[in-house]
Amino acid sequence: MQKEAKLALEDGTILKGEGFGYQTIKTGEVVFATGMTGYVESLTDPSYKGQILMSTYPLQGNYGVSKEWFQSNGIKAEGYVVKEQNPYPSHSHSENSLSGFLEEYKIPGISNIDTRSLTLKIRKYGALNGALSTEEIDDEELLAMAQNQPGIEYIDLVDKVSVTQPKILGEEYKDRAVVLDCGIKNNSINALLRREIGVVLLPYNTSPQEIMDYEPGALLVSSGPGDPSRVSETIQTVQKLSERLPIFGICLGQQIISMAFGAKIYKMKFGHRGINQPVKDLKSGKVSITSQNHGFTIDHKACEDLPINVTQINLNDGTVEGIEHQELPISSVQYHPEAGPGPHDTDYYFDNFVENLKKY
Ligand SMILES: NC(=O)CC[C@H](N)C(=O)O
Repeated sequence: MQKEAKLALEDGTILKGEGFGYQTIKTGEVVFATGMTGYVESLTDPSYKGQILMSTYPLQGNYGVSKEWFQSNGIKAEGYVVKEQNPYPSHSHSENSLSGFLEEYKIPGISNIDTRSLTLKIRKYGALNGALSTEEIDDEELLAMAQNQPGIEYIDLVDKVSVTQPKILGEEYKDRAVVLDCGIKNNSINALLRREIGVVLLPYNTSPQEIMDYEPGALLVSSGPGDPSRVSETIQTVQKLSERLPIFGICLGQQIISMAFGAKIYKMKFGHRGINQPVKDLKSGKVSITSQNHGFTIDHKACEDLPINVTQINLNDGTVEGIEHQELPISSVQYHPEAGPGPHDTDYYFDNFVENLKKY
């Protein structure tokens, strides 16, 4: 028999369900993702640090858990909310159940939640802070935890997921990129290694000089959690290196790069999280289906007098999905070309990166 679990939301809602995973209490911004699959990749994506993830698709856990699908060294989301979790997974590579996986990384899960109605609430009122408990706790106490936590824009999260020491991968390759690690996903690193590009993974706050000391052919600013305004050092580093290296960015990386050129960022009502977000490239007219996970975005209107052009937009809501510098070899995307989870339509982004790196 499962133990009762509760999810309290800052607006006063308390939802009761069944606990799975680890017995503990965690707080975070409650966000929804629409992917039918990909829970291992999403839960281990460092961009979910500080957030309680909820799946809109009602049944998760069917194919279990394999380390092959991890995007970092463990679960980074603060909790997981589902309608139903399958305790009896079936997959030839599976090493664990969803519940066992959450237990291993000390993360609480709650099932039997009407995730579709909670999604409608979030779509109406915006992402809400929440507290998830798989322990015994009074409703009032849990509610106070949901209400007393600061909004995600007031928390430093990148320092909790970035490497603290340089890490070199693919040393045997002659070409090398520096990646500023704000919370990179394994698939992004693998996309470069697959193209025979060595990767120097550096902490997000590495100085421009130290980056140049590695003699990279290009710089990639990674995806990562939280509000880009919290990583002003990284924004300044991009400013300082903009005329010295080709610079590419993914998701948080795009927000950081655009801020380096004066763009404004705002928090979206409930963000884009899913694996079927349509993105149109404004030059070619081509539409790609993309993997996304972000809650902040670039203010398109405020880009007009800046030295950057908007190159891609989201076809659902018209928000900015890609930018490039008007003169320098600098470009970025808001979505995840590395996929994991999601479609590989935009894998070509890494080919552009390598082409620029080799030219430099
Ligand atoms: N995946 C990401 O890099 C997310 C970027 C940023 N934390 C956001 O929510 O917008």
